Amino acid sequence: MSKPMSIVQLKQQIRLEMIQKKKQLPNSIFEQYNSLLHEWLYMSEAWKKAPHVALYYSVEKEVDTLKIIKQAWLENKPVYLPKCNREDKTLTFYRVDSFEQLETVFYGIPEPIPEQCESISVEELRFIIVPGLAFDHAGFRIGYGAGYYDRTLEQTDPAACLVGLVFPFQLYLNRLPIDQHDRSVQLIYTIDGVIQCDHKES
Ligand SMILES: Nc1nc2c(c(=O)[nH]1)N(C=O)[C@@H](CNc1ccc(C(=O)N[C@@H](CCC(=O)O)C(=O)O)cc1)CN2
Ligand SMILES: Nc1ncnc2c1ncn2[C@@H]1O[C@H](COP(=O)(O)OP(=O)(O)OP(=O)(O)O)[C@@H](O)[C@H]1O
Repeated sequence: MSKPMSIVQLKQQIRLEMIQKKKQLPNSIFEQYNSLLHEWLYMSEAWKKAPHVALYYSVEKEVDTLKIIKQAWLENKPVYLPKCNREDKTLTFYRVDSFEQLETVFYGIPEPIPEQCESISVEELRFIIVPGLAFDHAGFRIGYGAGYYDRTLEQTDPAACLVGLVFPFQLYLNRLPIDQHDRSVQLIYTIDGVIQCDHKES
């Protein structure tokens, strides 16, 4: 009999599966999914109430956040984007008012230029869109596996609203394997609506 997979192995398997599925998503469907997700987001109470938005600069076939950034600017909501601190795998968020305040240093992800932006502490963030390759109905997620967001979410205020945006195949029907350090999101936006995640431990 084969040995049961460890959580690390299971997470890695789900990661690879999701990366593959994302790559295979045709552009036309990608655009349709993004439009639906954006509509649900802007219509939601959580978005309307958010005093600002902390998110990430989407690359490749991630749910498009560039349009969300522009929408926030239109609505005069301050936008905060992360810069990776590679030494300790943490994130620092900076207020960004223009794409000209970004530079691509590593990972191919545009990041705020610290000299041109003001930073904000994670404790002050109130509405955070968290990236993920897969989410389950309880709001748990799997990211790229470096722990950047796990470490960040550990420091957020309990009153902060954490949300995820998913394409249909990224919503995992079973419970995802979780570690002690994993923190769940409260809301998941899908192409069909918003899922209110239950936080009951089971
Ligand atoms: N658009 C976007 N921005 C984001 C994230 C994300 O998921 N999406 N992140 C979500 O956390 C953070 C970046 N996370 C990353 C996690 C792992 C690797 C990574 O493994 N990179 C190399 C390894 C090289 C190295 O470690 O130096 C690789 O691809 O092999 C890169 C970025 C912050 N910004
Ligand atoms: N709060 C933390 N303190 C110390 N190490 C952590 C913390 N959170 C995560 N890690 C470490 O980071 C690594 C990645 O964790 P995990 O597999 O949960 O990543 P992930 O959720 O896919 O990644 P990400 O947060 O980058 O999206 C693991 O080695 C884990 O032990």
